[in-house]
Amino acid sequence: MASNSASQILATTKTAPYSKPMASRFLQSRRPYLNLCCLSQKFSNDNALFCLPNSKSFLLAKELEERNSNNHSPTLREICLDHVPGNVLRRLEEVGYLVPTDVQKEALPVLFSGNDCILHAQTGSGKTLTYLLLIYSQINPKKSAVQALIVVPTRELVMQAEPPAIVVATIGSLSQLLEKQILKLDYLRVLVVDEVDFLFKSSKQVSSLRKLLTSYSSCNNRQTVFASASILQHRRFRHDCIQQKWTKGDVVHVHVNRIMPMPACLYHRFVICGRKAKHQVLLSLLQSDLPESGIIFVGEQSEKSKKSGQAPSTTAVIDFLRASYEGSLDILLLEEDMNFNSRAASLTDVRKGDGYLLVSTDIVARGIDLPETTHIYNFDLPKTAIDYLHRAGRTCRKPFSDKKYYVTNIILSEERFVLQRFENELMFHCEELTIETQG
Ligand SMILES: Nc1ncnc2c1ncn2[C@@H]1O[C@H](COP(=O)(O)OP(=O)(O)OP(=O)(O)O)[C@@H](O)[C@H]1O
Repeated sequence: MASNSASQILATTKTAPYSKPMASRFLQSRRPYLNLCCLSQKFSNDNALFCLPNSKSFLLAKELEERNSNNHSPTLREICLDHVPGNVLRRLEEVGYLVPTDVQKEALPVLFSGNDCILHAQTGSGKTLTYLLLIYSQINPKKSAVQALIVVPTRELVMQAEPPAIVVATIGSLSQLLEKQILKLDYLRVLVVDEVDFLFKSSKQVSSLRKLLTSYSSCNNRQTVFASASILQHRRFRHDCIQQKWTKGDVVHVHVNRIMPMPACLYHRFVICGRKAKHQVLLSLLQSDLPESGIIFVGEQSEKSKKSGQAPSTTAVIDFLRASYEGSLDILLLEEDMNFNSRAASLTDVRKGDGYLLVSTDIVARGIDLPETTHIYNFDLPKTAIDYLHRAGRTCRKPFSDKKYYVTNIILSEERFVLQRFENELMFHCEELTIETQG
């Protein structure tokens, strides 16, 4: 059972595998990140007390009361009782996690009964806490062995984590450590593959992932959880899981909100303009929307443009905003080509909580939990509807909040049909905005 130990931390990233003490120091120096790290830190460290603003505690308590009086929906504590250690349960309540989200309500009983699980629910719906609670129910921090492994697609997601007895890693570096036998999975009890569709889609990663699932550990000796907001052909995927022995034969597909792939509190808008007016339109939107914090998604630079020595579009957007934006938000950049330290620094700045405008590529489109983000701007449209869903999911990350969150697409007239296709595929409506730009 979990206690307060913060030992047994190992983080690895794709290009920079760390030795254990280094990883431990690296993670401990960067706190408190949200999502994996923040949750685990909140739950496992008795010295860290996190309080909610009174209004939020009140709302949650009220919601809890209503739920109890209406239909006796179980609380998170009731669902976790007898499975999750008492100190973790207390921490859950101290930080205000009283009411389970839909995916937690459906999946936790399945997971606590020992089943493997495909967690398929909207972005920001609480999948991370779901599998973390399973892990807390399974690990023994006194045992000096890796007992839970969470595989994630990007370094930024690794950097969110600071859990005890748990390894959070990208598949590339994990494979190196396993091959060199630096890491052993003999005592692995829970294996989580987060953003599973993304990892299986990537040809570079898929063979390593298959090897992890079948050669380095066996599905019979562990509980396996696959999570994503987008699992296309999920019946086929479940079939493959069983056939390929990635999971046991009774793996359960927990599918929440199947009719609405995206959260209902998201409002989608678009502005049509010429290519040269895009920067000015972005500025006008920022001036009229006054986001608390926002993410501006820019397309990745093509190989051709790189070879011809052109600056990436992210640089153009950042330079423009630094010269023209007069608001109070910090303008920050996060993209693949930045070195590891700069990427880490950008994430730290974002999490300082002073409000930010983060200019980024799809590198932050998945899994990153920045609950203060109220606005998403697609300066360039994403390539696919699934990419749209994950970008949009970087906002609206406060379950039970009735606030409105906005996704705004700045498009050329010839891109309208692409956006329309996304609307049909993801079943949302996008409203047109007209913007008066100066100059
Ligand atoms: N029961 C709960 N009550 C209140 N807040 C919660 C609860 N469960 C999760 N949250 C909060 O909701 C936010 C989103 O949760 P989480 O990161 O687990 O979403 P997710 O489903 O993994 O999203 P994604 O698919 O984008 O990775 C987090 O800030 C988390 O702290």
